[in-house]
Amino acid sequence: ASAPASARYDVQAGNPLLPFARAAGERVVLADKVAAAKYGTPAPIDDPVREKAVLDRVAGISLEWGIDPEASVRIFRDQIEANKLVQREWYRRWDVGQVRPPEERPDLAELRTLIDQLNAVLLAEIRRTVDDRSRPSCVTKQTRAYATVVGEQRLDGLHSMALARALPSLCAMLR
Ligand SMILES: C=C(O[C@@H]1C=C(C(=O)O)C=C[C@H]1O)C(=O)O
Repeated sequence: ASAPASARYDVQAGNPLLPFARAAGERVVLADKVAAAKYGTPAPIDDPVREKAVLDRVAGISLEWGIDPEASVRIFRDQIEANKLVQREWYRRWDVGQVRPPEERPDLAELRTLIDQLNAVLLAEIRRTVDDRSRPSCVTKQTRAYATVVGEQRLDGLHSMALARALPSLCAMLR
């Protein structure tokens, strides 16, 4: 089976970190809906049980694949922190009445299914980019990927800040 045309294009365009950055961008955007799903319910922004399940899976699959589980877990911790940063900012805006809370409450379980799908993409990209991420040139590639995704996904201040929080751990020399 060949990769989808878009994936092949990304690699040929010379930035191997772009697919990871795109999925990370989608993940911080999903945090808006996660916040809406939890706001006004007993579900906390921080859910250590769910986080542990995500990180345990990441570590287990990394071991199976023969890639450094600690590196994978560190990268995923940053995805989680980035997500919570977005959730906290929505809570703040809704609490102070800066914006009206959403009338529809999305289903958290469905959102977690979507997050799991993005997690799978992110982990596959971590494996695919092992060599790229260990080089000093990773930093430039990561910065370019960041700028590309901010543009492509038209990320606002909140989400571009969150994406910035999500990406640094990708490069070995920034960890
Ligand atoms: C996204 C959620 O909120 C938080 C962020 C998580 C993540 O980014 O994977 C996991 C658990 C929560 O601490 C969630 O509860 O699913």
